[in-house]
Amino acid sequence: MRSVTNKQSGFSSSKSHAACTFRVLSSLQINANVPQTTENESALILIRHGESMWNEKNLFTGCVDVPLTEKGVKEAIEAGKRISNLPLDIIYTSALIRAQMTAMLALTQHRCMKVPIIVHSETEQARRWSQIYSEGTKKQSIPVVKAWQLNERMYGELQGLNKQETAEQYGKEQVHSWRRSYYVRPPNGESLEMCLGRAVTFFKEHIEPQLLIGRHVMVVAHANSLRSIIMYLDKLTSQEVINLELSTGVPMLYIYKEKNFIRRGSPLGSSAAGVYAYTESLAMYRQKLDGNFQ
Ligand SMILES: O=C(O)[C@H](O)COP(=O)(O)O
Repeated sequence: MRSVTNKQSGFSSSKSHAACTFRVLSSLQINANVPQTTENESALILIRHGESMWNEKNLFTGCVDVPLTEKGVKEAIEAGKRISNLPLDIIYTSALIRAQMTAMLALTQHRCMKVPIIVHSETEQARRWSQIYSEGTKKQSIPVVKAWQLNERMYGELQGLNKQETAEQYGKEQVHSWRRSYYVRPPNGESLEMCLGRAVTFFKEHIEPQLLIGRHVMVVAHANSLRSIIMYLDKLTSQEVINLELSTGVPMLYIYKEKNFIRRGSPLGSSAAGVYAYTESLAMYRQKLDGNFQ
C-alpha cells in the first residue's frame, strides 16, 4: 500500500525553542537524548480534545483558541478513566487550550497519581522561572510539552463560519472536500497535506525518539492534526484518509515495537482486558499499579 509522502515541507520548528525544550526535559529527567538503546516496546496514546464550544455551535474552528464545553470536560475525564492503567512518561499537546484542558483533566483520573506539568521553555527566563528544585517532586511529575505544530489545521476564511450554512452556500461536496480531502485547501487555509507537513515532521523529530527509548507517550491534539499523524502511523493513502473520522475525547492506543506502530484500538474501560492482553509490559504496569493500591 503506497504510503503518503508529504510534498510540501512548509513548516520548520524553531531550533532555539527545541533546544530549550530539550534542556527542560533533561532537567525533568526525561533525557530526550538518551543513547539510542531501543527498548522492547512503548505505548502511544492519541486523544482528540473533548467537545469545544465551537464544536457545539457547529462552527469551523481551526486555530481559533476556544475552550471545552461542559460535555467536553466530561469527555476528557472519561478519557482519563479509560487510560488510567496505561503507562505514561511524557505528554504532548497542541498550543491550543482545548487540547491542554483535555490532557490535564484526563490526568486527574490516572492511577499513577503523577502531576502533569506544562513545560515552559518559550524563553530562557521562562525555563528558569518554572524550574523545580526537588528531585523527589520531579519524579512525581509528567512533563506536558506544548507544540504549535500539533495545532488543528488552519481553516483560513472558514474559521468562525457555521458548517451547515457554509454547505448551503458552497454545496455539500465542496465543504466535504475542504474538510476531508488530502490536497484541497480551504480559502487561504491549510490542506491536510500542509497540516501533515508540520504535525508529522514534529512527531518524527520529537515524539518518535521518545518512543524509541521506551518512553510511553500521550498526544492530545485535534481532528485533522491527528488524522495526519494516523495517516503516517497506519500508512494510509490520500484516498483512504478521506474516510477517517475521529470522535472527541476517545483514546486510541498504539504499541510501538521495533520501529513499527501496531494499532490496538481504544481502551473501552480502565480494566478492558483486551488492552492488557496485547502486551506483557502493559499488563505488568497494571499489576504494579494494583500492587500500589492493595
Ligand atoms: O476545526 C474544526 O472545526 C474541528 O476541530 C474539526 O473540524 P472538521 O471536522 O470540519 O475538520
